[in-house]
Amino acid sequence: MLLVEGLSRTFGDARTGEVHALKNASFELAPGETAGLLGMNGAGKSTLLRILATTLKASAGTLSLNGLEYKVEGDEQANEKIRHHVGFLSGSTGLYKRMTGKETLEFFGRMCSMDEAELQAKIEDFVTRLGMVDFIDRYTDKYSTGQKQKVNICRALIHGPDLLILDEATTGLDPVARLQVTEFIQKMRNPQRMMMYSTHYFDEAENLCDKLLVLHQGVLMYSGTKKEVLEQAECQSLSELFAGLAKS
Ligand SMILES: Nc1ncnc2c1ncn2[C@@H]1O[C@H](COP(=O)(O)OP(=O)(O)OP(=O)(O)O)[C@@H](O)[C@H]1O
Repeated sequence: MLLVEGLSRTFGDARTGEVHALKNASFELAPGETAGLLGMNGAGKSTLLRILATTLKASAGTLSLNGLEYKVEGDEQANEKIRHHVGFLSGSTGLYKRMTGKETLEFFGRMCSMDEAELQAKIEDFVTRLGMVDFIDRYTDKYSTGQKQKVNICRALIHGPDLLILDEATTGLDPVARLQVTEFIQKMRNPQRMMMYSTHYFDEAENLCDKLLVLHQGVLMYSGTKKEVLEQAECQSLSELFAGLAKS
């Protein structure tokens, strides 16, 4: 279970003084659930996801993942424990150029102290499922955007995290790669795993996610199933909902 209560984050800004990127966000995610995080540019999606991944400190609030408490004030040991159960992929995740895709996955699996036989079996399974046979043994600096993203997703999943956080995982992919990646993510669902999936593509949010979280100007405006969100917003479609937000 992921419990988020009153999470906020304020950044100092030289020009405006302060940016309230996230304001008092609260929500829950049950085991097996996938939540789609929607919001316009600058809405606060990455800020929320980075806090969940413990790579960014919150200014206030609490979160717990399967009973493990996140310490806002920065208790590294406590946050490190959570990190072991989280997989995080952001749009800007980089790869080591002088490693092959396979070496990259081996490196991260070994960092998580995975059993070697289990690691190799998992890599083989991922390579087959995501169609990576042709490039997995090449250096990653020769990869296309789609090839890089496939390795990045596998890297986030290699240790079998309870919470998988995907921040714009399919941005920049061609339609075929996008479909392959979303189908793979769908298959990676299991009754224990929770997923947070931020995207600008409504079709992905609708097809992959059990519930939606709509952030606007740092505020979690709507949350629930798509039907519930549309009812709360009194809209017929997500396009209509966002057209309304864009005007506010
Ligand atoms: N390190 C920072 N310093 C100052 N302001 C920041 C910082 N990081 C984010 N912000 C601001 O916080 C707000 C939320 O940014 P965030 O990146 O979370 O939005 P987002 O919803 O992920 O946007 P996008 O869809 O464009 O990726 C924005 O106004 C952004 O400029």
